[in-house]
Amino acid sequence: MFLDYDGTLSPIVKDPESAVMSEAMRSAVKKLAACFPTAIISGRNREKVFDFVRLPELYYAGSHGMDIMGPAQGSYGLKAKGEKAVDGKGNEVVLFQPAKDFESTMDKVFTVLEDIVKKVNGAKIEHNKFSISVHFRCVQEEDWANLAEEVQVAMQFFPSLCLTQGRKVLEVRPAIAWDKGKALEYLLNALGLEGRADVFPVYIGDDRTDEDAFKVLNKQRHGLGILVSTAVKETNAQSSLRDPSEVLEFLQRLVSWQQAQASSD
Ligand SMILES: O=P(O)(O)OC[C@H]1O[C@H](O[C@H]2O[C@H](CO)[C@@H](O)[C@H](O)[C@H]2O)[C@H](O)[C@@H](O)[C@@H]1O
Repeated sequence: MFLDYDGTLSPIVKDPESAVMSEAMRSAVKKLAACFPTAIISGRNREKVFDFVRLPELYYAGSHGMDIMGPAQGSYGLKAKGEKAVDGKGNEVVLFQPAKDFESTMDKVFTVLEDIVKKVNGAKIEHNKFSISVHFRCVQEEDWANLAEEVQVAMQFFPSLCLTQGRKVLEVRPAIAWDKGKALEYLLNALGLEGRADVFPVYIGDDRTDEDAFKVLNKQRHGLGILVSTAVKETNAQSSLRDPSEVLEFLQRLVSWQQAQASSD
């Protein structure tokens, strides 16, 4: 199970710092992870998304999949391949960071963008380690174009980075061939689950960056992409849920189904 965070496990709110997950959702994800290997793939800083979710048994991919970490002892009897490291709490983990060489560039671009953001009422900036988010959800609509232009001009001095747009957010990240779809493929492979007939990958997400993961599942012709959206839109997902409350219900039903299967075996 692959889960996006914002807009999927937690509802979209004005302040990114307040996008907490409900206890009901945490409990559902915990039960889900006891049934199926589960990963969170988010645009957020990996440590930030871990602080929101607080379930060490999961695999976490932050910075749109460019910062992947999981428990070294594995979960669900599966151990991921990757570089061994120790997390901030002293636990042994496996780590994979395909954009590691960009750390100092991301710090530099953050400083430049921070100066731009300071001048725009309502704008916010987040350092997500291998990506930077410039939020305009709380910026007056007439100022959106100016903010985007200033960001684009600053980006000309960072040719190794690229700019994308998410839900009322501009995202700056390394221009490398790595995205949430690649992270999904990496995790399936690292956990020894790739190409197995008894494995059915499911990815749930609400934003443009999640489309890369839906595309991978389409290409494999095996698995299910679920878009979280109330609006009708073009997508590479095969199915949809309206909002995080429907995601919660879906996860709870999946757990009940798996438990019923296990008890009937
Ligand atoms: O991949 P995700 O887990 O969906 O992360 C994508 C971005 O999500 C966050 O921003 C979005 O949610 C905020 C809180 O609800 C909202 O205020 C903002 O407008 C949305 O764009 C997060 O703050 C970003 O850093 C992530 O890149």
